[in-house]
Amino acid sequence: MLLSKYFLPVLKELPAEAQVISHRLMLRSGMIRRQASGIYSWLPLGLQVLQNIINIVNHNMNKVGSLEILMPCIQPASLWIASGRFENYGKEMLKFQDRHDNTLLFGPTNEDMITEIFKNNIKSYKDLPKNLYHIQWKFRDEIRPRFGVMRAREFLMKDAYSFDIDQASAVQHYNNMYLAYLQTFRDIGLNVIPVLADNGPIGGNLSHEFHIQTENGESTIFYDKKFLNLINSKSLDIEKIQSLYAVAEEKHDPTKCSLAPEELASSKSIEVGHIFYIGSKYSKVMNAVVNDKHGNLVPIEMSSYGIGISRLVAAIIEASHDDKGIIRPINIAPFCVSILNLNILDSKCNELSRNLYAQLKTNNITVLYDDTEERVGSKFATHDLIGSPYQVIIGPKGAIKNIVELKNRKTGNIEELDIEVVCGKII
Ligand SMILES: Nc1ncnc2c1ncn2[C@@H]1O[C@H](COS(=O)(=O)NC(=O)[C@@H](N)CS)[C@@H](O)[C@H]1O
Repeated sequence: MLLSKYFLPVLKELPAEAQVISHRLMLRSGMIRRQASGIYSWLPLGLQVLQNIINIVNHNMNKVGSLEILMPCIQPASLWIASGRFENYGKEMLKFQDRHDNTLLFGPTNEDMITEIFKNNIKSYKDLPKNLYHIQWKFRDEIRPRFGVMRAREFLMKDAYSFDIDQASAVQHYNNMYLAYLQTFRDIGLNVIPVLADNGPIGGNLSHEFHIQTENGESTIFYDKKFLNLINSKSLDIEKIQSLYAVAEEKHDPTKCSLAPEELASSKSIEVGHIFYIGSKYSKVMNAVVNDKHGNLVPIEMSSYGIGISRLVAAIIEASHDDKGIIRPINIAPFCVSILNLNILDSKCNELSRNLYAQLKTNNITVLYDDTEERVGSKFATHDLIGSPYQVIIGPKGAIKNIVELKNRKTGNIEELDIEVVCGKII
């Protein structure tokens, strides 16, 4: 992408309304713009990160056998009346009337809808297990939206739903998804800590939240210090992981925690995913039953699994930034490489920049070529801010000797290289 043809409205000054670093950096780097309280537009740089996260989530959902569907944002109130949640979901639900005075709502979640889809289309245990997911915008009228897209009112969620014939297979399914979540966050480049949590209004009696540790997190988690090397080990042993103490704040009871003070860690954190074993809460009340192998009608066993896709964009920045800006994990970076042509009036700089740009694109490396007439200092600031994992800096002095600088954004390490070897260093 040529920066002269892109849309990257970088801000020089600090946006006043932003209280946390991820919100500040997402505004300054031209990733999002606020349209109303808790409601944002995603500009090209931000949307590309969202898409890269979606690609990783899709890959891992499909790998664990979850099939993608797409349910609507707008839901009929009748569904939520049938599940008994319409009245008690609370003020977070945005309800409205259509022109025929039907009551509709902007879906905050989809258990009721997916249960109806299942109920109307699957009748036999032979069709189980099933796992369906979608990635769709949700609306929750948060009383205090804050921290940019971290706690928004309109936000993007991946929500998956599994269906099994009995509790034993449902818990096995739940554990498969638990592992798929650990792998998903690892592919994104995040170390998450899964903690036992409350099911809350979703329902059920088993639930884990997936947290990343950051000083700006709204949550607090408590866990056994042994957890950290376990969770970062190559092979993920679910029994061992789930046997260690790791709980969300509402579940932490110091009187019941058997860990010695020096064994217990706690930290501020951000919840980026939440999974729930629900059981038959929805299938019973909505009569979603199947014939079991004895020909009896049984309510199916369900679980639901959420990932905050848009929240993740901010959470990753909270976990990976420095005083110059964002440090992108390579798997979700909108551009792997930024080419900084320091003098667009110098023919040698232009020649090397254009050739490298073409070579990187031929090798399917995402690249942003800064071909603007911005001053050198401004180019350095912009590309440190947007956080491409690599910068190739091409200045007149080096260019006449075919020498350029390759900078690693994460380490800050800069090495002088012949232009011929740069592409090989990045692939
Ligand atoms: N207001 C919000 N803004 C941004 N992300 C949010 C917001 N509320 C929740 N999320 C994200 O969405 C994830 C799932 O939300 S949830 O309420 O925990 N779970 C559900 O709604 C279930 N239906 C999962 S299928 C959360 O872990 C969090 O990462």
